[in-house]
Amino acid sequence: NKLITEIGLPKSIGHIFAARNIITAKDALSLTEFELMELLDVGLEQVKFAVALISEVTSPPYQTVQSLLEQRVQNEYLMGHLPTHLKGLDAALCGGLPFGALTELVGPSGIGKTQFCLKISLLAALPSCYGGLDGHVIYIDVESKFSSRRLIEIGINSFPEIFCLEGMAKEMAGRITVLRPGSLTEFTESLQKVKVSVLQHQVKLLIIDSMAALVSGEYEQGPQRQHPLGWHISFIKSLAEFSRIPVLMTNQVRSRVANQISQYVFQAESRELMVEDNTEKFDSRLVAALGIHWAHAVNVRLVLESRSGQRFIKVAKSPMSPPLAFPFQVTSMGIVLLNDDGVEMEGSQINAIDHQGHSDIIYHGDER
Ligand SMILES: Nc1ncnc2c1ncn2[C@@H]1O[C@H](COP(=O)(O)OP(=O)(O)OP(=O)(O)O)[C@@H](O)[C@H]1O
Repeated sequence: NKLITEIGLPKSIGHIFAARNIITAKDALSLTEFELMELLDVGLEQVKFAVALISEVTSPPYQTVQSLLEQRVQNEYLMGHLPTHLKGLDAALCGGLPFGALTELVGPSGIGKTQFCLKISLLAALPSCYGGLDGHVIYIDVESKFSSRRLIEIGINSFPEIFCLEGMAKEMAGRITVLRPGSLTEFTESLQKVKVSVLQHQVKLLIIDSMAALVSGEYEQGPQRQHPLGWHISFIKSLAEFSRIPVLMTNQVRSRVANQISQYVFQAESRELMVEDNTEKFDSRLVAALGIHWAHAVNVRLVLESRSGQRFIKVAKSPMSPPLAFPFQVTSMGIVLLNDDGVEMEGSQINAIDHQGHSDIIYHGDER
């Protein structure tokens, strides 16, 4: 969409383009040389000269594979990972959330997914001397759960030396752009804008909280149900890969029972507060709300769950980590691990999503 007037063509040719309503480089390059000759009523030599200049100005210069590889290594500050500052988890993930890959947080409502996202967005915004990425963050907040007050609270308690400096809290919060798409269509539009911002600005992290909520009202029953997000998954994956930024997305849970496909826990109907007295009556047959297509697309899956009143974060899918579970708490500092060693999980335990025995967790299903 570069304007022909900005290309630097000799005025005599530039004026002919303007007179024939060829305004942008795209207008000119969409026509063949002969079509241009006919339309502009000029000779082939002049057209060839103009097309060559327009192409040169609008196309990025070529790069060799070697220079692309060198750039990639250079960009991969912190060895290509954004540390979560949760020591045990960072060790298990070989440094933190991987650049150029999708990391998913899945768990029941109220377990702490948004708290995790808030802390991570602060970490990406922090100056590099404090272990951050010194960058901008795009936070797609589908359910209006983002709280700037809570963000500042986590910042002040986790990084008092930075947040007590005058103007720092404002600067850090100013680096986080929150988008609130109200529908899948708006989300699609937001993603297109995100792509441009990621390429133009210093965006170092993309967060989507939550992917599942986007399709809660639009999910169809039956085998076609994964389709609504198919395009988005591919788009986000290629965006992560191309820009080499970490992408963090949350996913919710639903009942495992096959014919209860519409009973996603985030749906408003039959909401019930789970109280400690009857927690044992609930079983833990929960699965991630977005289906198998989605599960294959993510590179790292972290399951947040609650068992007997204790919350755990589990490394359920990772190219290099063992299947570890870390007990955690949500405090004024955000998510804090209770021990950094983790417990190794056996068999399918690592993929199970438990929701037993925590009074803070709201369960919206009707499996009683
Ligand atoms: N200031 C705070 N201090 C301590 N704990 C807090 C604080 N604020 C929130 N929490 C904890 O965080 C939990 C909510 O977590 P969060 O909002 O991240 O849930 P979620 O997993 O994103 O849920 P949903 O799927 O509904 O969005 C609460 O249950 C509470 O335990």
